[in-house]
Amino acid sequence: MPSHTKDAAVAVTQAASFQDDQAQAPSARFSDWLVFQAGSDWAAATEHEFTKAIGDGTMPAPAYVRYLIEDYTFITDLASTLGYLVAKAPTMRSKARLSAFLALLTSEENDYFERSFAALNVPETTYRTAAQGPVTRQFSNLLLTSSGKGTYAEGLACLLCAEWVYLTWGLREAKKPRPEAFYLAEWIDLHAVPGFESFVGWLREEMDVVGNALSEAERQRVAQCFKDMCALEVAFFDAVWEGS
Ligand SMILES: Cc1ncc(CN)c(N)n1
Repeated sequence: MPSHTKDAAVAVTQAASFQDDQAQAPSARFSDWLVFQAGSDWAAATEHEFTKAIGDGTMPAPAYVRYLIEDYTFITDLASTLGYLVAKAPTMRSKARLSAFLALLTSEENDYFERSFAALNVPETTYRTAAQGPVTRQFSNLLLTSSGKGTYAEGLACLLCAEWVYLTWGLREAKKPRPEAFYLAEWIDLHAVPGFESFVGWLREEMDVVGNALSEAERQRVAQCFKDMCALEVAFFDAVWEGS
């Protein structure tokens, strides 16, 4: 087994190509290779202080308000990204998985945001008209460009990174007793329920299949999308946590 599949989070050296990985271990997964290529940003995103404060219930309300306002604009762009991916997905099964997630994002998750804004006294005009901060703008640019103008594989890599980071911290924080504030407790549950775990499992399988069929040059482009998303997840948490 290549060493990075044992501990992708602490990888410090540049991996060889995915082809080299497969030569060493035919069962090597393209999705694991993407995590390895993201280097230290993977652990920085999944273990960010902000995510631990959600689970500990120590989240300051102003930081969470900043987060929700920015994240509402992010998930709006994520919904558009899913639209592009549904259009580009090669099979009915893939289109069905992606559109089911799009339906969840625009119903259950949208409802979560609206109830949380109400509880935190954020007026509707504020969150509906909020201008994106610089990090969220970069996120949008990457998401919409890679899924809209790029290939299915590039857009899928962005979506996989975003959802896998959230599943990773969500499952960890779900082991703690839930915080009292419903908006913290529900945000953990949304990212730790079996349905979400199954969706991220499917995204990984899809990425593995698609990645296996790519040329080495295309794999490098996909790895760059995944890595850039990972770095932006860290910058996003930093910005809302520090209020910068
Ligand atoms: C920035 C960000 N990344 C990922 C997710 C999980 N959908 C999210 N809500 N926000």
